[in-house]
Amino acid sequence: MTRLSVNLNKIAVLRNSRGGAEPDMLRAARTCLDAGAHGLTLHPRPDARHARADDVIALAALAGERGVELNLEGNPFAAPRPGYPGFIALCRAVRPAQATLVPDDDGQITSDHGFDFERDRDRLAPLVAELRGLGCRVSLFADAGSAVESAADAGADRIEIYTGPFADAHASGDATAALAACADTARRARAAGLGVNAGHDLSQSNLRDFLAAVPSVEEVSIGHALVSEALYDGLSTTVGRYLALL
Ligand SMILES: CC(=O)[C@@H](O)[C@H](O)COP(=O)(O)O
Ligand SMILES: NCC(=O)COP(=O)(O)O
Repeated sequence: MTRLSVNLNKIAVLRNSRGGAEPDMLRAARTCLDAGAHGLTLHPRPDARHARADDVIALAALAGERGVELNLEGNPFAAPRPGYPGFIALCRAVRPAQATLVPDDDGQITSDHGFDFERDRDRLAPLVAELRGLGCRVSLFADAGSAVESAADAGADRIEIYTGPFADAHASGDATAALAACADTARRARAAGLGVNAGHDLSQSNLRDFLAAVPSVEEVSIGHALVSEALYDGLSTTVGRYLALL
């Protein structure tokens, strides 16, 4: 069965836009878990524009209380700075069940590519070993078609297929080639002994088609679309509640 890990970055974006405490990321996390979500994901970025280091600590505590997995995502090579101790330091502090390494550049609006495993394997290997030593399962963000065999050589447990290009192709009406590339990458990853996760821009409109073509995905992490869809689903109830107050 594919497990759903809800990415809470977008709740933090909304909260940070006013500088206060609402919407409360932990309340949103509890709501997701009460609804049956299997895990929680957070992707703190060095500029702290959404999830901050204190959010990581708080969410890890909640995940521990609720007995669910925290999937912490980030770039292990990004330099620490005030307010951001670095991805590996955060993993040392909270020991997430899963650490997903993502090669984001500074200032990137969102994740838009996976690792070049042939180039990055040797510098990833010691980090993967350290994270596994902390008890984390380690997943590496991977483009469909990339050299995932080298991700296995770096010691990773899983890859996360970057599904942004698939989502774009799906939205434009023909995802055949993108799906074939994802399915082939998943097959090669499994043959190399890796588990397969997937994420980025997955949504209610494309998830079924993705999982039908790429079976046995162990986990999908979904945030942007899920939070957007939750707004649509919740708005009429909420407007009704305000009208009842008038
Ligand atoms: C690795 C990945 O695809 C997600 O973590 C996604 O990048 C979410 O990050 P943002 O919420 O910052 O867009
Ligand atoms: N790893 C992908 C993730 O956590 C969520 O990505 P998105 O759904 O916000 O695009």
